[in-house]
Parts: sequence; structure tokens; C-alpha cells
Amino acid sequence: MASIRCRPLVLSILRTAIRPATTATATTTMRHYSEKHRQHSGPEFATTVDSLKQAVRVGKDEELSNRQLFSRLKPDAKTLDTLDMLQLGTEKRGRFERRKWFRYNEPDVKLPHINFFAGALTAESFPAETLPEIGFVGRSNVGKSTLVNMLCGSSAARVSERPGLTQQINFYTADNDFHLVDMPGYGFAYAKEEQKQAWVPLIESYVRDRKRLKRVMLLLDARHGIKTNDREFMALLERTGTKYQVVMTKCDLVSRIDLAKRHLLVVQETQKARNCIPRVLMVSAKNERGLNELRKEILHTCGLGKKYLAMHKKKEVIARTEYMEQLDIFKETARPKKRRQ
Ligand SMILES: Nc1nc2c(ncn2[C@@H]2O[C@H](COP(=O)(O)OP(=O)(O)OP(=O)(O)O)[C@@H](O)[C@H]2O)c(=O)[nH]1
Ligand SMILES: [Mg+2]
Repeated sequence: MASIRCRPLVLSILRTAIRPATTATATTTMRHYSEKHRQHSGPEFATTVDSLKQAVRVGKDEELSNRQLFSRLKPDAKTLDTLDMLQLGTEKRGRFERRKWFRYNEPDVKLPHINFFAGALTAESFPAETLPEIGFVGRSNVGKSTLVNMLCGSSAARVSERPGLTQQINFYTADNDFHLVDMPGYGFAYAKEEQKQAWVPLIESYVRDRKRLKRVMLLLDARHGIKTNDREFMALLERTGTKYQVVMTKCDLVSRIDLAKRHLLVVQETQKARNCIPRVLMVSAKNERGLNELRKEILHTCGLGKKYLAMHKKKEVIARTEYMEQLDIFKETARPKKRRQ
């Protein structure tokens, strides 16, 4: 009985005795990596505050907080129209009620189901390059694995509410046409400093050496936009000459107006990056919104447009025309807003 009770104590003493040696080596390696990384950090990206100041007119003597600057930002009308059409972003109930009678009947783009075929913890264990690849990177918990699943209507990738679940580079094959590659997340906010970037060297060797990597989808949480470690990662992609595209995730958790403003800031920050595709996509994996646009990007990038999208363009034109007609009628019949006296 006594030995059973003592066991947890003995175990914890043993664990503390072993831990310092292992974490110390990890810390040194990561510190060494971060220093090297900082020295060659590549192009400088504007910070969110810089972009905010660029986009908002501020009087000479005005001192505004970031929140005040953000509230003064004017969202782009075109982006708002796209959000309405794709039903992205949260809205006041009344607005949805009024618009309930018409919807954009978006024709679905179907991707084949995916199957897991390889996992790599080191660069040596990457599988042979046989098909075009699309990689998914981003901060921990941004929704990479969920998005990989939702794009292909599958549950092959494991998902968790807890950040840091994906711990290796996972390769999925889609009907032997292309590969989707789900990567571990970087910059988990509650992790220790040395663990925050733990996966960056592995991902770096992947993006640098993989010849058939067609594009990296850089996922950003729509609530937060670009964070410091995203900027560092973008600099890495610029250095390695990797083509990448920004996708804003979890758009169901942000109001429509704030989403349009956040989109504007992200576009502004990324437009100068040489390897970044200018079009910033917005998705909600939870509500399955905006996924078709991303599916189309993946197919075109892998050269599979003809195979998968033969009839799609026609259907899309018809659906869009119908939507625009209904929108015109809606605008004509909408009650004018009451002016405040
Ligand atoms: N509301 C909402 N939640 C989402 C969305 N996408 C993912 N999530 C949730 O976010 C959490 C993290 O999702 P994962 O797909 O595991 O995130 P990840 O980026 O793969 O995380 P790591 O593997 O830790 O890097 C899960 O609880 C998901 O249900 C979304 O579009 N909307
Ligand atoms: Mg994951």
C-alpha cells in the first residue's frame, strides 16, 4: 500500500531529475535557430499599427489607441459585398431576417476524399515527390487540420480544441491527383518561448527542398490578423522563394464589418510581399463558407482545373446572375434608413 502511495512522488522526482537536461538542449537549439533567423529575417513587413496608420487619417495632434484606429478604418465596399454573397461574418439578426428570402446558390466544387499516407518528424522521412502538393501552415489552433478535412469532406486529419495537436508533417493523398500537407502549428501562445517556434526548422526544410510544392496556404485567425510569428514565417517563405497565399479562418467568429476591416489590413500588409498571391481568401470551416473559392485555387494551382471544373464556370455565372438580379430588387424595395434629427 505504502509503495503505491509513494509512486507518484518517486515518479515526479525522477521526472524533474531528467527534464533539465533535455529542455536545456532544446532551448539552446531553438535559441540558436531564432538568433540565426533574426540575422537573416529577409524582407521587413509593415506592422499592423503601421498599416492602421496608413489606412486611417489621423490629425497632427491626435493620439489614438490601436482600437480607436481600427474603429475609424473604412471597410472596402467590394469586400462587404463578397461577405454578403458568401454569408461570411456574423451579423445583427435583423439584417439576416431581411435578406433571408434570397441567397447565392453557390455551385459546389467537389474535391476527392483524402487518405493519410505519410507522416514526417524529420526531413529524412519526407515521402517521395510524386504529385503536386499544397501545404497548410499557420499558428497553432488556427484551424489547419479542420480546413484540410472540410475541403475534402473527410475526417482523416485529427482535430482538437487544444493547441499543438498536430506534431508532425502529415501527407494526405487526394485520389492520386494531388497531395494536401497538414503541418504542425507555430507560435502557440501559452507555450514556453523555445517551444513556440519548435516546428519552424522542420517546416523550413520542407518548403525549401520540396520541388513539387505548388503553394503554401498561410492560415490566419480572422479575429487576430497577422501576428509577429506570422510575419517571421512570411519572411521565411520570401527567403525560400515559396509561393504562398493567405487564408483567413474562423470567419464565423467575427462581425461582418470587423472582418472586412481585418481583410483590408491583411491585404495592405501582404501586397508588397513578392511571393504572396495578392488575393486573400476568407473561410469558415465550421459553417462551410468560402470553401469553394479555396478549392478552386487548389485545383487551378495543381493544373487540375479542366478535370474538376469543366461545368463549374457555367453554373457559377448563372448562379451569380440570379443573385445579382435578386440583390437589385432587394435594394430597390428596401426601406430607406431613418435619418437622425
Ligand atoms: N468557430 C470555428 N472554429 C473552428 C474553425 N476551424 C477550426 N475550428 C476549431 O479550432 C480548433 C482547432 O482546430 P485544428 O484544426 O485542430 O487547428 P490546427 O491549426 O490544426 O491546430 P494545431 O494542429 O494545434 O496546429 C478546433 O476546436 C476546431 O473545431 C472555424 O472555421 N470556425
Ligand atoms: Mg492540426
